[in-house]
Amino acid sequence: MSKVFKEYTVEEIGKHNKEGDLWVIIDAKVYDLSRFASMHPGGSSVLFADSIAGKDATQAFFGLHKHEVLLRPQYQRLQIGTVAGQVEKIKAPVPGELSKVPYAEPTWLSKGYYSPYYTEKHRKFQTAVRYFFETVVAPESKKCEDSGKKISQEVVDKMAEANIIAMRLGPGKHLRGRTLMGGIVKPEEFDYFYEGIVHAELARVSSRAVVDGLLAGLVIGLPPVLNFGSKELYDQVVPETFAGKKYVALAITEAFAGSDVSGLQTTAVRDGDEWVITGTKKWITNGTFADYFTTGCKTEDGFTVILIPRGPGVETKQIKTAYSSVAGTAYVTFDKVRVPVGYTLGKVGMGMQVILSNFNHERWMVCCTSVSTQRLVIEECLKWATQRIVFGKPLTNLAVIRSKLAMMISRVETSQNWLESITYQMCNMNYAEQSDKLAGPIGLLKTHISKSGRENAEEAVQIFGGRALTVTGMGKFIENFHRTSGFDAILAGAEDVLSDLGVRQALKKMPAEAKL
Ligand code: HEM
Repeated sequence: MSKVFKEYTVEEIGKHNKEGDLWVIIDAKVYDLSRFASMHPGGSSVLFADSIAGKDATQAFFGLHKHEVLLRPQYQRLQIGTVAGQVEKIKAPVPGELSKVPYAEPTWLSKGYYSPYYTEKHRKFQTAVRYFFETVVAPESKKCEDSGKKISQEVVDKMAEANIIAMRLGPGKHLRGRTLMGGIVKPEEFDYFYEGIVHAELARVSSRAVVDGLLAGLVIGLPPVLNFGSKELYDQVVPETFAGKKYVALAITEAFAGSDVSGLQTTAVRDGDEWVITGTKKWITNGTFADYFTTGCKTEDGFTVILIPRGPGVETKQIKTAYSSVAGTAYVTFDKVRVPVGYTLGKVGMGMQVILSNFNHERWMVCCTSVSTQRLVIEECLKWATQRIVFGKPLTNLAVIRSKLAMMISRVETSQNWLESITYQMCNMNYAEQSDKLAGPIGLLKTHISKSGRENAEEAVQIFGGRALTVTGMGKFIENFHRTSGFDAILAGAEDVLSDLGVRQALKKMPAEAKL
């Protein structure tokens, strides 16, 4: 039940304006800061200023704090009343609700706009997914970003229960018999637009590191088991991973070779019914806590992918990266690890096919999360630029700020529209058609989106100024995005490699008769 507060007149509040007796008004609410003043992180003197003590400090407050500060329980307790004749204007976000800030939502979710792709059912699904992420994942996500610890088993269990882990792998047989978000969508109806919603909503409540920490390793490491593993292996590994009880990491890259898969040095040698595997892997997402490693190995006949369970000879060490260690980025060593040959994924020597089969989906997934985060950047910038007063006027009064916002919005809207168009193609093409026709466009799209992300990060830093350089306070989201936006440009394929792939794929299809 919400508390009933006493009403005070502005005159009465004005009398409480000194040390030991200090009230302020923020958005029609009265706060008693008498005891808090000496603990205030911004210092006590600022609170005793003539324009603040006993006065309406709403504008000053929102120029210096995020609204979420007032929603923290320890600060909510400072409220003692409301102001007679005034009505609160700034509302706390309601879980599951859409943002009313322009461009904070894609057009398909914006009132009065239309979409050729999404149905009412997608909308219903999106509401449920957003509610889930905002209520279950968001609090944990903030905690883990700061602590660098793995996401708790409790949250993973809830994700498994709603089948979110399975849905992140996209449409397919693996969804059969599963109840998706309480049955809103049937497994056979689940298309890439539904999957894209899951990625976008995950990114709204998670930093770049948390997006990866929430089992991104499984999302890219399990498909080779689904598509190339034996039935026995599938039956053993898939149920326990979708249930959130076991974790998977994709272990391809090495200090010796990244994009150049042929330069890998991890070697698997046959010894009877077992592989003996020795080598190292670097930058392995979720590697610190993975139970299985989908590993690229050099074998006598070329390159082979083998699922290695954590066991004797497997060691993982945390690598410190620019983002939070919640992602569990690891250096992995395999020292004469013995694995049954039944753990081979695909044919011996055909590992390239296994690895390539998943690239388009992984890159498309990065596009979904990145565009969603970039929308949040716009939302933060629009809010900040309207609430920050400089030279007596909001920041938005400056043409240079509006010009930056124009560029940011244009980048996000072009990215979104291209992404939706490619998603539509994915929904209508079979696997072979996707490989043939979409590898190039997805490579170019990812490059466009990650470049846009870094450009948007730079613009946002200029809009937020010094606040975008601190990990707490008003600009903390922008600081995090600016520091981590480069991850989208490298993970799942470096920008330069992918843009080149896009053009090479197009060149392959240049008709001989095409002449100027
Ligand atoms: C209910 C009232 C208030 C609470 C609970 C509160 C709380 C906080 C907190 C938690 C911070 C740390 C930064 C952050 O987390 O955003 C902070 C910083 C600050 N606060 Fe307050 N504050 C209140 C009112 C005010 C008012 C009325 C002023 C007016 C001048 C003010 C001025 C500042 C300043 C100057 C900083 C430092 C900002 C920075 O480092 O950029 N605060 N406050």
